[in-house]
Amino acid sequence: MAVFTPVTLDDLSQWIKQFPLGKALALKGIASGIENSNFFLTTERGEYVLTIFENLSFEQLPFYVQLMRHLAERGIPVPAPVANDAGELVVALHGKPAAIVSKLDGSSQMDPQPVHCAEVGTVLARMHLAGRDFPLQQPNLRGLDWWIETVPKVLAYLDADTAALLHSELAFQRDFAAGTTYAQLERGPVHADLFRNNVMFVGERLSGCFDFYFAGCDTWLFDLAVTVNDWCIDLDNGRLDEARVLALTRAYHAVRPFTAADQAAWLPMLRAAALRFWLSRLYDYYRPREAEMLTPHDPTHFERVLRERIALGAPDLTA
Ligand SMILES: Nc1ncnc2c1ncn2[C@@H]1O[C@H](COP(=O)(O)OP(=O)(O)OP(=O)(O)O)[C@@H](O)[C@H]1O
Ligand SMILES: N[C@@H](CCO)C(=O)O
Repeated sequence: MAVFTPVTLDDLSQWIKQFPLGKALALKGIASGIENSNFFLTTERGEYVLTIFENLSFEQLPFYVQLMRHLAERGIPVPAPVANDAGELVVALHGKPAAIVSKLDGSSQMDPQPVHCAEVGTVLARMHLAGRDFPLQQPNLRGLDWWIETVPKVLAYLDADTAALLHSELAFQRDFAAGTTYAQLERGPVHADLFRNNVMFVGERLSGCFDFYFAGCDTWLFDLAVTVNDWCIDLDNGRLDEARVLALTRAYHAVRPFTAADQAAWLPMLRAAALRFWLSRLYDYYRPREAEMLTPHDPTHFERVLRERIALGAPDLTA
């Protein structure tokens, strides 16, 4: 169950009048999702998704919804937010921030093949290029500063060997981020959570990317590493599948060619992406928020991914 704030059609009958969408005809809560309350909304103008933000404030939301609008206007397949008559994209509903966005066609591809990974690589590179002239700035709120702040909060729950790995990886990432290779990486707005469950496919065609609520400004290569660490990994052992890695990275490279710095930073960034999700999952597992209603994701998966990368390295980016 993932509707934290119940809404009825009746509640919407007046509220919807501020949008150019006609009358609300049907509303259906969406069961998946752990961050927000989501509904499929049918209006006289078509199909939309209504989201009520449970954890993000009015001040935090412009970056995400404006980024979605910016990308949608440039032809990237992402949900397009609908503005109300006052031009606002985020409007209060039951006292919480809410937004209406276009509904994407398709469904998630949870068993991706190289053909799907190539689609993801192409769209991710197009998204990075399309974000270059996005004017708003917000750091990746799950980046290095958050890791430094969060590692001490989870260490006490871990055995000595696991705590040592977390410590040493954080030290490695701090050093790497302070170095010249890292400084040369291109950066801009990135999705930062482009997992299988945040992408829609119609057959073998990618029809949309959604869930931009971990987006922020970071290196493009970190975003690619987050994506590869989910799309190109065997979930039972954490190993990279070479055919999928090649399909995704070659397709990305064809749109946004890799630099020498990207090649030098690839393994550290794959490790950084594994650390980021290992740490957030540890945090959610050991320090659950009060409102959390669903079972947290398994942290040990990304610990395995990190150990694999440290032990085995990574395939060459332009092989
Ligand atoms: N624009 C959209 N078009 C079509 N379906 C959507 C759209 N946005 C969300 N959904 C559907 O709603 C579900 C939940 O959305 P989403 O993943 O954004 O929620 P969330 O609460 O942020 O969850 P989580 O952080 O766990 O991924 C998705 O799995 C998808 O099926
Ligand atoms: N993709 C994240 C969940 C937050 O969207 C994870 O798998 O831990």
